Amino acid sequence: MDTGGAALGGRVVRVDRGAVLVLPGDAPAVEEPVRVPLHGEGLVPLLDADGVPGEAVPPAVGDDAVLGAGPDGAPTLVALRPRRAAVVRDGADRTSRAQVLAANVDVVLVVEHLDPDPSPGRVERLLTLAWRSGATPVVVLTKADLVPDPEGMADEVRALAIGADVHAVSVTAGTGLDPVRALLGPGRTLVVVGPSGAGKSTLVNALAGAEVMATGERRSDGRGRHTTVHRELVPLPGGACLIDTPGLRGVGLVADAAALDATFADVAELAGDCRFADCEHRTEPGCAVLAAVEDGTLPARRLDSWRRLAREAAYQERRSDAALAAAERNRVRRATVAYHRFQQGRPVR
Ligand SMILES: Nc1nc2c(ncn2[C@@H]2O[C@H](COP(=O)(O)OP(=O)(O)OP(=O)(O)O)[C@@H](O)[C@H]2O)c(=O)[nH]1
Ligand SMILES: [Zn+2]
Repeated sequence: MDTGGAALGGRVVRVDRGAVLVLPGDAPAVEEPVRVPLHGEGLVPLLDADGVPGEAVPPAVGDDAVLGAGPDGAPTLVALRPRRAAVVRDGADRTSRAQVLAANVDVVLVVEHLDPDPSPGRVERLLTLAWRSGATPVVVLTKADLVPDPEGMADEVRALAIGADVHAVSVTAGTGLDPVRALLGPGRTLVVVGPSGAGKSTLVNALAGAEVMATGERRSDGRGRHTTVHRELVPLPGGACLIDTPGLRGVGLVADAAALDATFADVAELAGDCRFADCEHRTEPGCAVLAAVEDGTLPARRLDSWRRLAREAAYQERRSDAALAAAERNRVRRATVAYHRFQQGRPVR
């Protein structure tokens, strides 16, 4: 496609209203990000695998941007390259569409504290978000220095984080970080998700080897000590990138059946033995899931958690179906109006 002369590429490190910050691709660790204004509704065509522009979408942190030069030589955002994996959340806006919070992610670090006690339900929820993204989930349990038996607690989390690696770490004591560092290969992008206070920024700073994120401690002194523009995507010296966005802190998740089945692989496997293919594991006869709860092989908490997330996923699906149906009705109505105007010889708008 025509990118207006010299086509440049770059990584979106931050999205603001009306503009994005893009790091030019050549030397992301040393270059300063450039501010690229967005126009109109701020939508940019997403290229397909063949480089053909498709649907126009809002850019997200982590996007691979194709930059062009405007008439005045200023950079413009021409298109976004195909996204290989994306962390999405339930769109709170009127369109009810999933909102991309981080694009082109390889690993989702699900960060949860060991002190206070980790919340199994929250870990399951964030794992579902991670599986849904298409990236590899890894659980990082922080503040290991504050509990007597971090490995025992990590084992409990391993039992519910099926298919994901679980690491107990302490940034304060500098323990357990090696397996997390090993995930930082050149060209890899990691995103951290987790509750406020879990130690995400502290972890990002430790992995970056520099204070790239303001932590709870620094903020509590009440003074902003930022000297550089805050980036949500941080390029690390070794060539990996870390994403830590405020939007990822309180996540309204978008689940789907496949992501739920990945998080709850144990429930999904049992469900294969239920008498009815559409068994909801409530009161149905011949339900293998209820039988497993009954005989103690499946924790009742686990089934409750599955139910809660499955209900949420179904609700979101109905909501986004309704939004799509409304958009389609609108489209048909506009087309009909245009057709009548055309017949009456009036200008079509
Ligand atoms: N003892 C101990 N404290 C830690 C550790 N990691 C982080 N903390 C503390 O936990 C608090 C919260 O850490 P942050 O890194 O700001 O947490 P966050 O997840 O980024 O929090 P938000 O910015 O609110 O989302 C700070 O006071 C940290 O110093 C650790 O390994 N051990
Ligand atoms: Zn069943």
